[in-house]
Amino acid sequence: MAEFVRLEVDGGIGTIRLERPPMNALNMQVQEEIRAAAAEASRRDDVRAVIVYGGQKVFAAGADIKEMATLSYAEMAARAQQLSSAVGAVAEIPKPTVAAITGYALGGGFELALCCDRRIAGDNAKVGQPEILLGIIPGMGGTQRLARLIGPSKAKDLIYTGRFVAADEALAIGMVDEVVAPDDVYEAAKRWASQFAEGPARALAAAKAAIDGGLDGDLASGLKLESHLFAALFATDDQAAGMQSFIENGPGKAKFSGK
Ligand SMILES: CCCCCCCCCCCCC[C@H](O)CC(=O)SCCNC(=O)CCNC(=O)[C@H](O)C(C)(C)COP(=O)(O)OP(=O)(O)OC[C@H]1O[C@@H](n2cnc3c(N)ncnc32)[C@H](O)[C@@H]1OP(=O)(O)O
Repeated sequence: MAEFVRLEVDGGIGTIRLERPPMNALNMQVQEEIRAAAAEASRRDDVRAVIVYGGQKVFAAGADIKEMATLSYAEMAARAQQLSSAVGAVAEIPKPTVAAITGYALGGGFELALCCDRRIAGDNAKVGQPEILLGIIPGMGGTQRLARLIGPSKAKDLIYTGRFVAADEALAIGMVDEVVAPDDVYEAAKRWASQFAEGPARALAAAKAAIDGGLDGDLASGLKLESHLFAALFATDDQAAGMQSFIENGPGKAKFSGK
């Protein structure tokens, strides 16, 4: 039974809810529970979009520094290849995902948010990768995902300095996609996610796979991946239903089964 992370499902939306007061520090147990919740969200057909949420006060203040301080080089090196895989499981969810950021999203906390397709923050949120202030660097994918999101120059500024970024600057440089009143963060995430709750699940998964899968290759391989995924959708019920609905009823009237 998970102690700090649960998946709450309602109306086609799965919320991965972190609750480890006071700052949702991501110790090893929390990281493993995130991995399990992400796997469940991926598996369940009644989950068509996912919100990652830390509650009204804080998203997550990073990996648990008190736990990390006890670890030796040997222990950390033995797990080096797995460090980013727990939060990375969120990036592997084949459904639209959104981080609902309240308060702080720092270090591993922002690295968790980087694993989502979208980031919505309260206007009092503060985000960043302050690992350098601890004598380390981001170790849950932040050096890779942040540089791909905002460009290597801005990523270097934030990772070299470890500075916290206020919501307005985070929006301006692309760390977050939307800024709302703190009390509206979760509702804004639900508004975004609910667009997909009755969408063509197989096509949404294909779109995510094509975009994410094409990011690191050359154009030719990305186009090949896209073509493969595009063609495969012509074996789905939703493609038949979507096109038949257009012919019979005009645009935007299709009802999708997700199959
Ligand atoms: C067996 C082998 C296992 C090997 C594998 C192990 C895997 C683990 C590592 C995986 C890789 C991690 C990679 C990641 O990139 C690294 C990080 O995330 S490093 C952490 C980055 N985050 C930070 O540096 C933020 C630290 N916190 C702060 O700066 C401040 O707390 C704050 C968030 C600005 C809030 O400040 P305040 O409002 O003043 O509140 P307090 O500071 O008093 O905090 C309240 C309370 O919470 C505790 N706390 C806060 N953040 C953390 C944290 N990250 N870890 C642990 N505890 C935290 C703080 O100590 C206070 O506790 P209290 O004093 O009340 O007991």
